[in-house]
Amino acid sequence: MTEYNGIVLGPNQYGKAEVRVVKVTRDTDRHEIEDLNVTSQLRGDFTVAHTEGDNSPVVPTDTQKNTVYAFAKDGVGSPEAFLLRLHKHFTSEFEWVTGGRWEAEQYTWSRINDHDHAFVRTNTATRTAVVVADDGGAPRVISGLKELTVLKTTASGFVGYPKDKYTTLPETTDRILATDVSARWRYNTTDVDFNAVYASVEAILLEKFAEKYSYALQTTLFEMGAAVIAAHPEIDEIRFSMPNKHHFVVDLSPFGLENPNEVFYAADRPYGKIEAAVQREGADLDDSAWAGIAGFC
Ligand SMILES: O=c1[nH]c(=O)c2[nH]c(=O)[nH]c2[nH]1
Repeated sequence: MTEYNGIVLGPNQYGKAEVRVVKVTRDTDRHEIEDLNVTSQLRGDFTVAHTEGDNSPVVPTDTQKNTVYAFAKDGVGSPEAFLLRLHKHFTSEFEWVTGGRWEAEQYTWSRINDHDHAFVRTNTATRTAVVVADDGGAPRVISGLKELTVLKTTASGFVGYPKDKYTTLPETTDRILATDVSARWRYNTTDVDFNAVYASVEAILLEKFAEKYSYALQTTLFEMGAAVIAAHPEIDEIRFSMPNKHHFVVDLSPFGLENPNEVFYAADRPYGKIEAAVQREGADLDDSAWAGIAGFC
């Protein structure tokens, strides 16, 4: 093989991305559906595969995909529990696999008129989950959601900002506030009823968005995050990325019409991009589990 003097392999991981798996539980006539997109990547000592052409440590990505399908046979339960199961399997089955990164999205299906086996893809948030482990250490879990599209028609304003010669934005105490919430929260334990906490976090985010007057999307973001941290001792940090989806009042005066915040132009771009983490003071906020999660600061 080629000699690579003074050049070494850095961090690496590999596996099968976006394994689309749908599990139907059909023990009774009332079927259940779990619909996921799973990525499995292994970490450990794979040096010889990169430097020697020796595949002896390389658990094929095809095998990782098959494992996802085989495990789905037992049911998914929650995306977090499913990923933790994959972590446990790969790190115990192959001694040189000392960690990895497992990721899932879960799509929401609701029953059509409470039907036993007909479903509609509901347009609420997509659920996300990531499990990360390194060097034989304990797995860490980051859960989340994306595309939770919310809007309020008033009780939102934006005033008091600095003005310079480029400022044209008028101050307002009555505007539309609209965003697609992307949020990820990190658990400080794996001993969690993941489905129950997910439902609670989503409900808190919606309630806080609706409840309070918004001085800026930044204020609303912080209130949403603080409420999650306050309600859930098992969560030390929640990160957000939210577009401020501007709605501009259309000038109807050329048509002799008034427009007191009734008719809007919904711009799709540019949009404000507001990102922040809300953290429990004094908590151990190990950052490494967040690596690879795109789109958050
Ligand atoms: O909620 C807002 N935050 C901003 O930072 C901002 N900037 C802006 O032009 N409009 C808004 N609205």
